[in-house]
Amino acid sequence: MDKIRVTGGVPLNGAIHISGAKNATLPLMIASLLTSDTLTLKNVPNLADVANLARILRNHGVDSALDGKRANGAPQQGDTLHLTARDIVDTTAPYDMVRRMRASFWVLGPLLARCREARVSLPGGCAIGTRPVDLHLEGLKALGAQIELDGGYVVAKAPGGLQGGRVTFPKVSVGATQNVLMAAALAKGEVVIENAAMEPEVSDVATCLTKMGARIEGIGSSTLHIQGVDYLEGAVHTVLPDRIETGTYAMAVAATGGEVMLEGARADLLEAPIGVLREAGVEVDVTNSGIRVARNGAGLAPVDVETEPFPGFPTDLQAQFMALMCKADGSSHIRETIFENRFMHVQELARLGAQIDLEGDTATVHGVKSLRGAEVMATDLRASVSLVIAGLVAEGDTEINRVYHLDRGFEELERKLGDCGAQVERLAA
Ligand SMILES: CC(=O)N[C@H]1[C@@H](OP(=O)(O)OP(=O)(O)OC[C@H]2O[C@@H](n3ccc(=O)[nH]c3=O)[C@H](O)[C@@H]2O)O[C@H](CO)[C@@H](O)[C@@H]1O
Ligand SMILES: C=C(OP(=O)(O)O)C(=O)O
Repeated sequence: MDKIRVTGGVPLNGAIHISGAKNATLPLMIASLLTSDTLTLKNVPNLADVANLARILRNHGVDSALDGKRANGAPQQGDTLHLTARDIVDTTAPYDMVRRMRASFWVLGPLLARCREARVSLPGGCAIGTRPVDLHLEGLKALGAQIELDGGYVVAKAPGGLQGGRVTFPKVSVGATQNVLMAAALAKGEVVIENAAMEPEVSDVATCLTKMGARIEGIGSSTLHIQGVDYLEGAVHTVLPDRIETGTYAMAVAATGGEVMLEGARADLLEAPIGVLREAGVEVDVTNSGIRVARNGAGLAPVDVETEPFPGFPTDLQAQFMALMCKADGSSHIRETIFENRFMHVQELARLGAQIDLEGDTATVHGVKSLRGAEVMATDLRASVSLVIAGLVAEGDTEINRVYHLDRGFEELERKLGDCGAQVERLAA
């Protein structure tokens, strides 16, 4: 298995182009199941999750074709992906495919809407909590689906097609909102989703669905009204920039010092993290071309943070922020309210000399003068990149094992950081 070696102590200076968002690309790819026409997605990142989902969709009958230099083997940012599900040839999503990635479970709603049946394995994804799927299932049941669990599979049927209905989520769920929204686009009648997730990736999917002919009102709000239509058409849609990648590099620059332009980043997707970085004493300027992040000489103030659904501080930036706070001048409290087991990076950061006390859902991070490089293990996607950030500020070498987690969600991480002067090297197994 590949490792990444980070040699710390170098400030970051330069520019980083922000890729298309993984967590929008995946459901957008799945939306291709809803039409027999071609759905064209632009600004698609080159990630293991994207390749893996293309394989899963192929199994259902979705042809995918990649435009651009990468189609000829050379890497290029922002590929164009054409997805065509002329006929659905298989309505089963098998365990061996779905276990690798949480988002692949979102095929359930679209398959059910188009084929009136689906058999989808219970999902995998980052091991950050129990991550049940009850909200997805209850939502689809409210649209008339009959659902059973059989040998680790969700078996869903809607012999007369999905119907209108009201779905009131007891808790905000990004995935359940996307799953039910895609299914609702082809239901008979009106579907109302209350307490919908307002994450920008949900709005991106809703916007793409409207381009395909769906009738959706309330995009960006917590109540979505969907008038089901008989069929959806193809469309061309550009994936929005990755706010988690943006926040990650912003925190890396804040940690190492220096000045980096995050090209193509959108500040409106990151108001809470930008506010927190400014409170910590980091310069963040929003320009027409992106976000400029700088810290030159100033210390880092400790800031308390609580993760929340959008527009609050995202759980997907919690680990990276913790790595940053390890270098703050004082103690900060970080409370994780979304996932019950998303602190696995704590013990790995401790190997580098971080001082973090964990009690229940709150970590108290005591800033230290310096971190020292060590061998560490990536435990999940965002935890892995928090170790990269810590490695960038640590003295000496940090070797990160199990980098396949990083490859799921960060496009060309070594090159992007390397272009800004960081010493980050992949060691092939
Ligand atoms: C591929 C993708 O987009 N992944 C993101 C998505 O994951 P995902 O969509 O899986 O996360 P959810 O928003 O569904 O999870 C939020 C909370 O709801 C709970 N829950 C969820 C569904 C359900 O049926 N029952 C239930 O109890 C979860 O365990 C969690 O405690 O949103 C998370 C929260 O912003 C992010 O961390 C993930 O990066
Ligand atoms: C948790 C994440 O991914 P997944 O939901 O696919 O596990 C993530 O993107 O941070």
